[in-house]
Amino acid sequence: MATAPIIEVKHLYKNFGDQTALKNLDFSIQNGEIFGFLGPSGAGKTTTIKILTGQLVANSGTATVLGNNSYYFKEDIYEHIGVVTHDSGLYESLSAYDNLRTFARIFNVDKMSIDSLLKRVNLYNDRKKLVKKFSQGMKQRLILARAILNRPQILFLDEPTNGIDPGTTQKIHQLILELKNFGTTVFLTTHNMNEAAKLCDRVALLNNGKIAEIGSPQALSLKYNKKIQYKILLKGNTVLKLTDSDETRQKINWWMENGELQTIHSCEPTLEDIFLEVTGRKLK
Ligand SMILES: Nc1ncnc2c1ncn2[C@@H]1O[C@H](COP(=O)(O)OP(=O)(O)OP(=O)(O)O)[C@@H](O)[C@H]1O
Repeated sequence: MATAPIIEVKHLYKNFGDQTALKNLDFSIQNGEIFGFLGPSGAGKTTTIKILTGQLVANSGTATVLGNNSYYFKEDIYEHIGVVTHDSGLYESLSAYDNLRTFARIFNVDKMSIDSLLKRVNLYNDRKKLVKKFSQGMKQRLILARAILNRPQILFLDEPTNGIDPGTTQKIHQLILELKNFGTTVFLTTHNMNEAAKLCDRVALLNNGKIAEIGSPQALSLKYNKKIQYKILLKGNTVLKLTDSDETRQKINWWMENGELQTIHSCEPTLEDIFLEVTGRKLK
């Protein structure tokens, strides 16, 4: 039996003055999915998150989250959703622990959970440090910890790893996948196609406020895999990327017969390639 979507967006439009930021968005997200909203700067990702979390009102259309129209959200919806955006205010003059303690009081979460959460985001040893002395990556992990303190059903993450070093990015990815395993639905915006391909069950490719494509990264890759390409490593470490043709196959046979071929892989298009093909523009 099909279950009702946890997020449902229908015919959503948003204008800022005479500029249309979102043009007829339509999508739905099932419980437990990691859904990626992929698009270059200005595509409308943050605007969508703000409407879905009740921070901004659409001009027309509806956004329904956990069965509630976001236009009419009541305060108690925030017990069930966590939001990580660029302007998630932390108390700079408080320690990491005290920041979480403040929010734990609001959400009635016990102290034990704070310690275990600080360990999960690798900030336990720095828990007594003032947030103003934190690096950007540490702050980002603390914001994430705060957003999941009350075990939300849905987590909205607006570019959670933008400007973050690779080590911290990996930790954040692990945490997102752990949350999925516990049943959390994740709405993630990013312009990082590797992040989307690694984490997301489905992605929507957003361009100029419109969804250009939607589907699982694998399904999109198959759909746009028109030209078969091979990545070839020859003796002497020469790397070649060749498109399938009679000539390519003859070359491959020759290299194989003459012991020149080290490795050969077929390459599917990346989300970056697909975005370029669908929209004619690059993701960044
Ligand atoms: N408060 C605002 N007033 C006027 N225009 C706005 C406002 N907020 C967003 N816009 C415009 O709406 C469009 C979509 O912006 P949005 O911030 O949603 O894009 P984005 O995909 O999140 O970009 P980025 O990756 O840079 O954060 C942009 O053209 C932006 O300039």
